[in-house]
Amino acid sequence: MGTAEETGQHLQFDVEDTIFVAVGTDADDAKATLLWAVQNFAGNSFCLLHVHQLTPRASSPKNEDPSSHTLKEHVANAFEELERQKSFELLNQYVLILAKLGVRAQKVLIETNSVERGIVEIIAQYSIKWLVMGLDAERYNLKMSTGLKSKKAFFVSQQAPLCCHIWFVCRGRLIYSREGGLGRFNKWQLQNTEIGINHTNHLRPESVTCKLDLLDAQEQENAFDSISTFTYEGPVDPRFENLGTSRTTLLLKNEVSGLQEAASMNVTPIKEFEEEAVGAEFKAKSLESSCVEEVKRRKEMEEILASSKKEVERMNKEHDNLLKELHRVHEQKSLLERKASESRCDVEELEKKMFAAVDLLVSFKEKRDKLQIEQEDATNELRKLKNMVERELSCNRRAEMPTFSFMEIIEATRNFDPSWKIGEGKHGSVYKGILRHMDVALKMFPSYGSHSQSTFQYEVELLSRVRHPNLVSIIGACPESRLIVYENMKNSSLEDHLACKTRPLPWQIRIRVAADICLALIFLHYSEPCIVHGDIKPSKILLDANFIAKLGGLGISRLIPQEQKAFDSASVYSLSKENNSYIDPEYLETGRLTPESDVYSLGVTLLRILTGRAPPSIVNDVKCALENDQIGAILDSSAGDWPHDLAEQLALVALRCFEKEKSNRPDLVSELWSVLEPMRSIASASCSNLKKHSRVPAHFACPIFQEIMKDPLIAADGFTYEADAIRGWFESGHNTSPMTNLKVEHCNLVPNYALLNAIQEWQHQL
Ligand SMILES: Nc1ncnc2c1ncn2[C@@H]1O[C@H](COP(=O)(O)OP(=O)(O)OP(=O)(O)O)[C@@H](O)[C@H]1O
Repeated sequence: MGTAEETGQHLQFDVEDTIFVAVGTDADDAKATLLWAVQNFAGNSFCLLHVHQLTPRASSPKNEDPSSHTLKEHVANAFEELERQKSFELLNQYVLILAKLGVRAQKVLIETNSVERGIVEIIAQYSIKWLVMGLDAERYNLKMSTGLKSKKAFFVSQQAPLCCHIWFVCRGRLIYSREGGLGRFNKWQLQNTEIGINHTNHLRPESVTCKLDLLDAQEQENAFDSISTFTYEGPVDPRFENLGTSRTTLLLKNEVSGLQEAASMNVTPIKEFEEEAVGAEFKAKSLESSCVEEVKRRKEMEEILASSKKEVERMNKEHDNLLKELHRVHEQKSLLERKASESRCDVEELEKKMFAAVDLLVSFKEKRDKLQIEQEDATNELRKLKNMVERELSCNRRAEMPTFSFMEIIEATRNFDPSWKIGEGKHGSVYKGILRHMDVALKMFPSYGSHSQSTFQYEVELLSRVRHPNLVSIIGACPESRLIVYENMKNSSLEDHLACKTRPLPWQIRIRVAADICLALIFLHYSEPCIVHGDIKPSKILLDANFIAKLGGLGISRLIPQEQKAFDSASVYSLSKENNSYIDPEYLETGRLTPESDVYSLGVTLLRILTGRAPPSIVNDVKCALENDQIGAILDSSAGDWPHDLAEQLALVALRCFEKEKSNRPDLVSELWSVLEPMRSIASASCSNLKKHSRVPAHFACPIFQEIMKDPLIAADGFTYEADAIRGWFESGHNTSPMTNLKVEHCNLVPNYALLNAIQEWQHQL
């Protein structure tokens, strides 16, 4: 920093009494600050302090060889010098102006990089006690400003030695004052609220006039002109208030001239006192008005503050409410989101269920359609069967069932010759006999019980009307001896063959027997009403002279009195476990007989036909064999060489007959017959071995007449019948198969020349 001393300046007066005024280069600010200082500290020595701020440069030090300076540095130095000159001249002008006002002033010019630091350092260096510092007018709103906004001023107020009292002035108004340690001026109490400072006697503006009288009139005029060039807009002494700059100057002029006059007239001290009193009164009034003004302003400010406070409180409340609302909205949002995701899950679940339901519905519809078709077919079939039965009944009524006298029975059986006994059932013995030139079998039923002769006869008549090629026919009855006359089945029962009481049956005949029994059951189950046999087992399957299988024992239960049935049940179920094995367990449990019960019994019979083994272990044996692919090991070898595939297929369908769930058991027509029918053809084709076991090949006999055919015709059901028999069947109104009871597509008949040739060839060989 270049100090006053360094620049050749020396302070000529005592620092204790010198008011330092720091002025900048802005003329307006400087003038306002000087006027303030002169007004408030008149009579004191002044020292104008100007800090010239050097432009910061990265260039080399000053004492460096000028020849090495670049052109830029030269130019910068030249401008720097120019600025310095300007500052110096400005400072001189300020001093000159003060001098014209009669104010003694010196000047100090300091060069440094920082204005504020320069001021602080000069204060410290000279132990300056009093400093007036001008502030940048643009930063301060004169009505409102109370603190320091200038960085420089703030720095000086903070860093200047405490011994210095500093007044910070802007546009002639005191913005802030920092009291010094010695406090010579501290005792000056604030009276002028506008400038915030009191005046001592020797500091009054009047004192200025004392100095002014040292100047001649012209100089005074010049000085006033100089002052009049001040564009002072800040507050002034109350006497100058509201007068404007030019009027202030005028008043000042008048006052000075007044004082001059007073001096020249040698006015008495009393007059001076009066004037002072008037001045004081004037001052008091002005202070009072200022005070009122200030109170008013303060009230306004308080009102503004209060309303602002209210506004802030209102806004805070609003803010709190909004926060609460926001919180509520957030909660609602998350709740809605949760509900939305739950709804999405529900929707997905429902969609899945809906699709599943639709699939189910479609499958149900398909099943329903299928069932409807089946129902329609069955209804048609039943209608035809009904018609057929009715026609049969009417025929039979015309030709009533023959009844035989006991004498005839005795004669037919040669008085029940034991050698003519062909079987023994739990209800009685079976004898063969010749009755009215017919080869018959006679079975006697228990005579005790509730059935009267007429009831017995009626029941037998009903049973005799159920006729089918694969049902043992009832020829007549002897009600007085409770005896039924059946056609005689010359080749005994299937049981006898399987139990090897007679010669074993080849597999071909066994397959035919199975197919025949299946046909008999189809006929019974599709009758109207449905007839359930309820006792299917090998002892009830009888073989005629052509090894055609016929189901016997139909309706026996209707002929057995209840008491006897109870006795039989107890004895049979407890004693004959083997026979029980043919009965549907559900029937045994509930006593309710259903068509599926017959299917169960047929299944056991089929396994028996395949293996020859006795139930009940037969079921597990076959299952194990199938699982181990060892079906051949359990087949009845006495039947010859079973075709493996055929045996396996029959075993599989037979095992399905034991399904606990009845609906899972195979359907007689669509499942059992559809398996057995092709097997029957295979067996018929493989009949070369069959000749050994039958005198007449079974397929040579008409299924209706049971005689060797002379004119074999093939019907639409695939069976071959004797021409007269089948024509008679259709002519009597039937449009169903005599073998299956199912509707035939047409009644056309085709001659079976191949069979006719075979029969003729066979007959020729005999
Ligand atoms: N019409 C028939 N022609 C030839 N033999 C027959 C005839 N009816 C029955 N038999 C023979 O008589 C036996 C006994 O038959 P029946 O029907 O009386 O008793 P079951 O069937 O053995 O047993 P259940 O006492 O359970 O009825 C048969 O196994 C069969 O050998």
